[in-house]
Amino acid sequence: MRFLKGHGTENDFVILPDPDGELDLSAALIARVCDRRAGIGADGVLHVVRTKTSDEVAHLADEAEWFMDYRNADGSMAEMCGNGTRVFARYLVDAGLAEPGSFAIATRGGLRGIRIGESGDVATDMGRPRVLGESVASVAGHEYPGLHVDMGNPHLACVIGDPVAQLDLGHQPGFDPAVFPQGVNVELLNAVGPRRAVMRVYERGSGETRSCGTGAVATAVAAAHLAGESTGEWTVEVLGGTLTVTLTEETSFLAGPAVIVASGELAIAE
Ligand SMILES: N[C@@H](CCC[C@H](N)C(=O)O)C(=O)O
Repeated sequence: MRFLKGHGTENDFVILPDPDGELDLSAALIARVCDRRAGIGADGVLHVVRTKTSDEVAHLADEAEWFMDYRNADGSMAEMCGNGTRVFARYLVDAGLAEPGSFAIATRGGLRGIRIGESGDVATDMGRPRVLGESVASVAGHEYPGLHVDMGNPHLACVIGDPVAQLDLGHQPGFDPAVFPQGVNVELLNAVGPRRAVMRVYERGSGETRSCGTGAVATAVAAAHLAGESTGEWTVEVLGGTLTVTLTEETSFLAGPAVIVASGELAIAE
């Protein structure tokens, strides 16, 4: 099985090209591939499939040739992955499967528009964040109120008002399962300046990661909410680098680096 490895602000992915959707990717196989000692190691897998070959998204085939079938490191499926869309697009362009410029890709969360050059940063139109209310995350005995933000996938973005560097994110933060029956990605953020936030994230299905694109947009939404704003450009610092989030009245954009770093043949099989 051919694979590539890429990352966006160190949110890292194994890319599995499978244009005709022939691979049988069980949760166990994905978990082994993502294992950082016994596998390649990654926060998730970007399974690259032609949209028309997948029953889940075939209805989007007229608008997007390629489907990002995203899997978390534990093998679970997710609706969306913001950094994943950017790395996925970089792979498509580098491989000659898409032209630089603008195009859409299909995700379980719907279509996402990409803007990409021959090289350099990649931007994704992430759609309009939906603020669905408030809830509480608990981390190491502390309770943090936050905003429930739907980015296609679920987020709980908590402004903690303290530096995030000292937080212990070694374990799944507590959350209300009645609000998040499918689990949730938890962002803990500190607003450190005008339209600037530092974020750490515990991702559903992957644990703490060094970046999360959907989480960065949720972070900007929560920081903007605190500042009494709803639009503007936000800088979100994550452990793996810096992302730019633009909130408009209609939608949101995520921009930052996305690179392919390796390719090879995977010996792991079911
Ligand atoms: N890292 C991603 C989000 C991946 C999916 C998430 N763990 C979930 O289960 O919803 C991003 O960049 O958005």
